[in-house]
Amino acid sequence: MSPTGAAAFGISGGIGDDGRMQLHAYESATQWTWGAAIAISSALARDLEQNARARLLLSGGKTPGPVYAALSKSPIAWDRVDVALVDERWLLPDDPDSNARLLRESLIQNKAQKARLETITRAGRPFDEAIATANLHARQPAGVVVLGMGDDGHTASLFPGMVDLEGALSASSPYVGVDAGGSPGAGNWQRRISLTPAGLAPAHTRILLIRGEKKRALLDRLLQSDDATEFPARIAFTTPGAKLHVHWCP
Ligand SMILES: O=C(O)[C@H](O)[C@@H](O)[C@H](O)[C@H](O)COP(=O)(O)O
Repeated sequence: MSPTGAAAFGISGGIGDDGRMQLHAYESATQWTWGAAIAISSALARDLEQNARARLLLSGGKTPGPVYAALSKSPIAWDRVDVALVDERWLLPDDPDSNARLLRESLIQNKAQKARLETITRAGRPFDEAIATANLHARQPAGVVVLGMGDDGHTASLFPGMVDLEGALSASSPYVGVDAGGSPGAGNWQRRISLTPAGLAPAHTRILLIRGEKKRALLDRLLQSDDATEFPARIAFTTPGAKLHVHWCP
């Protein structure tokens, strides 16, 4: 089923389709979970019909876990899927707060155990090398990218007010190392590695997973301007390329 098929799950309209963005609004968390999981697996299945391998980039945070768990049950050729991260905190991949650990525990289960999970950090790997490795892997651009959005309007590890945000937004490399010190949204994890708009641009499928009235109102606010230095999550729809599909539920 395509994302538009989410209607079958009770899509409730809203901002709709402005050319750069389409909103899929569900009535319940269960519908949202399965609607988003089906949208991701359909995009991967289409990729796998045309290519030997498919590449999927996923975000961390508290929101997407149930979607990843549902996606892990999808009957696609997971042995031909490379799963990598939109961003990572400067933590080892088995740290409970790392995004790699989230993916291992939510997605790399059930049928998706056969997928190849690529981590950015590794024991003994220095920061610069971790960035270089992420950029090396990104030579194979991702077809499907799943983004999140923080309450402060960040996406990936691009935080409002962080040091050299403009440098990260205009970088020509797919990944950059960032210092998010001073941005409350970054929590305890200041050093991070993040996807950039250049890394997002090649994807043919762009998905944003958000929940709650607060984020819906923030999304409305984001759509009023293109200034990504104010709200970096605007890169999700201002970066030239694929239309953004926002999957939302209360
Ligand atoms: O490492 C991270 O923090 C994430 O990849 C991040 O970009 C996430 O997508 C947003 O912070 C939304 O997080 P919540 O879902 O917890 O609001």
